[in-house]
Amino acid sequence: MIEAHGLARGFRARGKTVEAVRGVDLDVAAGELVGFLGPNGAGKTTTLRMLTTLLRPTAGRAVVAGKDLATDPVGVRRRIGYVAQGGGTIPDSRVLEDLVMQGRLHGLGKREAISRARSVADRLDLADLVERPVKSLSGGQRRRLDIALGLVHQPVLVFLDEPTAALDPRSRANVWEHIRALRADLGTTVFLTTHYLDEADALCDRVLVIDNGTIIATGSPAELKANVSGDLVAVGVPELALVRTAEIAARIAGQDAVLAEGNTVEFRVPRGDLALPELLRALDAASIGTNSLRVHQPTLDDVFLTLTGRTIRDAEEAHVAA
Ligand SMILES: Nc1ncnc2c1ncn2[C@@H]1O[C@H](COP(=O)(O)OP(=O)(O)OP(=O)(O)O)[C@@H](O)[C@H]1O
Repeated sequence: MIEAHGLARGFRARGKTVEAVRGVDLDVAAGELVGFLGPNGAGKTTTLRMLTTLLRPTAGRAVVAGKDLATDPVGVRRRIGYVAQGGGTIPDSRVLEDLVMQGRLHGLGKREAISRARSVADRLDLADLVERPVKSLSGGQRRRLDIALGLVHQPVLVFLDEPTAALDPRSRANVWEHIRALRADLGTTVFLTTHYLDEADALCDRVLVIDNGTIIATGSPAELKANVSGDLVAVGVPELALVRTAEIAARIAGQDAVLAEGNTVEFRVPRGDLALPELLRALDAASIGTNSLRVHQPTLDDVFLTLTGRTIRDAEEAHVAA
């Protein structure tokens, strides 16, 4: 559904060139729900704007929804939906009016546009709000309208740029439900950008992690977490038993570093739940009693930290300061 090779884009700003995207390869299959995860300024929106024909790549090529980006941008536009950050609704119009107008912009006849508008409003839980002025909608309702606007022409592939930015947790969960339903009911391929780790984790089949304009990892959230970080096991023991415990832990953890400090020994293993029985048996055999035992399963932030040496939040703060 998306096949991109070496997509790149630079911008001239204040006499300098910013390489926003530096050679991105993408391969998204039909029906996938893929998340493009990275800190602010990583190059997510720029990539999305290239894939949706709004921005010309400086280098690279892509086939999107079966059409070549460079030679058939109109063909690409017909087949895709794009929901930008901030959305494209007109505040003084009414919800239905807005949806109908969008359908008309896509070349639908009046009756067809009204029928599609009603059906997409229904799908996004906006049926009771169709006569409301857009400006009276809450943040979550407004985001659902933005998504509905991107779906009126029934695209096979929809791009969502930060679909839940600035929403409260309940509205975010609600938007997630609608995105899941899109794929489940209609088979729509969804490609979304996010800098929310929990969003990528909860929603996406596959995550592409982007930093500084380059994709640094790809896989399902579970694969990324298992391959990159592993589980962190922390065992609390009497201080006198610390060295012995660290030796036992080193046998279980293999090559990985074991940290022994104060009353706690920490080490990483691919699966904490599988390592625990072995650890407990070995400690028991050495007559070492445990005071506490904790297994921390990695988050996508641990993945980002392992790959880049900084958290997503640190990367965003550095970007703002630059
Ligand atoms: N029109 C432009 N002119 C100059 N620089 C730009 C332009 N658009 C983007 N950039 C720069 O390119 C880099 C990537 O920006 P982009 O908006 O793609 O990041 P992003 O990952 O989408 O961030 P966010 O999460 O904040 O939307 C940033 O350093 C940004 O400042």
